[in-house]
Amino acid sequence: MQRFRRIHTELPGLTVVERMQFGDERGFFSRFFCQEELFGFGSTGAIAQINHTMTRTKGAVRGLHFQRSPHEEAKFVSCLAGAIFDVAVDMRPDSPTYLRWHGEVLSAENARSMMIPGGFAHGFQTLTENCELIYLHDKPFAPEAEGGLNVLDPRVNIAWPVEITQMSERDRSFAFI
Ligand SMILES: Cc1cn([C@H]2C[C@H](O)[C@@H](COP(=O)(O)OP(=O)(O)O[C@H]3O[C@H](C)C(=O)[C@H](O)[C@H]3O)O2)c(=O)[nH]c1=O
Repeated sequence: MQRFRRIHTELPGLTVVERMQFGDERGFFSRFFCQEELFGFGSTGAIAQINHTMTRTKGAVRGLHFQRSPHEEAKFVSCLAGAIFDVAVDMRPDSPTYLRWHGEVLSAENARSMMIPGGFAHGFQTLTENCELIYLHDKPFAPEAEGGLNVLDPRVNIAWPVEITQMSERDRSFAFI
């Protein structure tokens, strides 16, 4: 029985995963994550921490964040309430798609997650109010290794879908490449 549908993207290693829902008159059952089944999808399978964020305002942007080597982390990002435009930027200097970005709508309705390998910066914009995200990280948080990419960096040129209404001062302060 297929529990996940793997959707390749144009960035090597970056995968969208659709979580299949098995419905009945009560609602549905869905496997949220599976080390065995997702290992081949770019996940190391390890879960070092699980984070939960709530973003109340539509148009808010969080990111773009990454952890530097040797703390680069894979993230399995899901939106369980509302809808977001999720973005991953290839930060691997030797990659043929270095600084290219991929955007994907993740929502409670479409049951899609983004499997983001280490070496990518991650951020998102809310498309509705009250968006809740769950992140599975395969490495522990390493604040000393945290890096950031400015969401408006012209070198990356991300097409954010709606007007940006809210950002943290920290995110605003990231230098352009
Ligand atoms: C990432 C992280 C943060 N924190 C602490 C550090 C700060 O005191 C506080 C908020 O962190 P931050 O401002 O980085 O939260 P966001 O701006 O929502 O960033 C997150 O959203 C973007 C889109 C991401 O991809 C990152 O995974 C994550 O950093 O939580 C922790 O204690 N553990 C953690 O793993």
